[in-house]
Amino acid sequence: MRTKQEQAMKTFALQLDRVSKVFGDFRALNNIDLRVVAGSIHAILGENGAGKTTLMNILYGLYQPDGGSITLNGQPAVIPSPSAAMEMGIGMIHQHFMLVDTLTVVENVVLGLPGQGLQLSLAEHAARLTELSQTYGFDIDPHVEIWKLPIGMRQRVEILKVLYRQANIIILDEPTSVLAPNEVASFLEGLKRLRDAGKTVIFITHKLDEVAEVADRITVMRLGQVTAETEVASITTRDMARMMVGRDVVLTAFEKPDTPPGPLRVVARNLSAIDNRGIQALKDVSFEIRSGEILGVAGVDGNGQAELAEVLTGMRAPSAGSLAVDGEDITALSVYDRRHRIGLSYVPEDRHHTGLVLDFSVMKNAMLRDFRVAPFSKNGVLDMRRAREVTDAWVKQFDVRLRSVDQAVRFLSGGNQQKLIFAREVECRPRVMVVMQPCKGLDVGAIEVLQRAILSERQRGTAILYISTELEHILNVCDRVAVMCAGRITGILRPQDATDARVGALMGGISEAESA
Ligand SMILES: Nc1ncnc2c1ncn2[C@@H]1O[C@H](COP(=O)(O)OP(=O)(O)OP(=O)(O)O)[C@@H](O)[C@H]1O
Repeated sequence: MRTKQEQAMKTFALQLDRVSKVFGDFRALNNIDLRVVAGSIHAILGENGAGKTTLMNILYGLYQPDGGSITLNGQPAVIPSPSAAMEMGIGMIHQHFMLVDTLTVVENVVLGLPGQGLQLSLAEHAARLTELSQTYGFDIDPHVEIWKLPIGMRQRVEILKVLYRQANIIILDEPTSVLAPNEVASFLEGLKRLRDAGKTVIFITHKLDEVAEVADRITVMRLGQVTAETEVASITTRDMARMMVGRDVVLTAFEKPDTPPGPLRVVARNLSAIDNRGIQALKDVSFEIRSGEILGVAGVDGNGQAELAEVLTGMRAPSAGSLAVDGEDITALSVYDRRHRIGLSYVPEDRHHTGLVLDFSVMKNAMLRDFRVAPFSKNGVLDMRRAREVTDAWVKQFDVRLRSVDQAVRFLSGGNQQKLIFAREVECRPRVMVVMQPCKGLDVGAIEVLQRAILSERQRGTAILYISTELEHILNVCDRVAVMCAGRITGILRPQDATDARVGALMGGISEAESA
């Protein structure tokens, strides 16, 4: 006969009691209590650096707690490793993909499968995978190599990998941050199907609308502690934002100062480019950006936006077309000259590969743009005292949560890494800025800070290309919105004309004459 307490615990797929985690002298998690009801969708909310990923890494056996206990399906549990977590029915999808680029989808899914998984042929696995993919509304060819897939599709492969291992508790760390709006809707439907099938979903996200749509309960974390736990049905997204950051947050479009447009700064004419697969990814793209203007680029991920950013920054040579800044043809100019002579700065989508050197300190990463010039050097000699002052100031201004500027950037939370890149690229006072998915992984408070900084750059006269799959973020700040589909710009709209129907049609490839 079970006690009442045992009966109650049975309904929780997961229970954490007073779980703590310390890194050196820093307490990342402080006595966390968490109850996750079996067969529910439970969202974890919190500011950048609140400890959400650390907590999930403990559940997945990547970190060991320094205190507290874990109860899994009513039984005390110790989770020594990710493979042990998988055996206990816990699957995790990380913010950064863990796929082997040169292998196919099915090879990636099969990789590391325990025991009986190896008894099936690859073709049999592929057939099962196709079926699973269809069940959850994904559209994945199991035989395609990972490097050929756009980021959104790679994310789906990660999700399939966990589903294929039949995890009962599925932890998702910002799973929709790279998906296009139409993909998000079907993904969220997939989550509901998982819940309906009795699985337990733990879901970290900064997207409050998603929480409102699918989650049953939320736990809010701040500075390593749980500050609230509640039913989602009883609160609004505005309440959620306030619970997370402790103040009211602007979630809608900003008031833009009504400054007249400056002179033409960026002129792109008939740009075309070939992608890594040898396919034409950019087709005859033309646009202009004035000084003090923000041109948004909307579109489903993988429609040439990455190649456009690379062509503008000099990382990819165009196969045709030209690019000029302030009347100077820069089509053949090196990345270095674009950055230093032209004053072009870049916030890349992939912060780990292009934006940061993960094992360098925060201060060295801040200096990366050009350590040979002021404020980091004086008369050709590094000025470390000044570098420290400047980095400290940026950290303060952009609220980068860290222990010390000497800390390796690898150990900053994802959102705080992003804030650091943004600070470095905006504080050099560029003439042209290319920002790609700048709000990816940022909490609502940080998004507000970053978008205000973009608007003050506009005010200063910078020409800004703002590429994002988040139409709402684009509309919050941009003066005009270009929509891309299959490598082309299918239309350029004023924000007030960018209705869902018009943007949706343009994203689907139905061109219209430029209306702005
Ligand atoms: N291995 C580590 N060593 C040192 N500090 C760490 C380590 N991992 C995380 N931290 C620190 O713990 C804190 C919590 O980080 P965590 O990644 O859990 O935050 P988060 O809530 O997931 O943030 P985000 O929303 O930005 O992803 C941060 O201050 C981070 O710098």
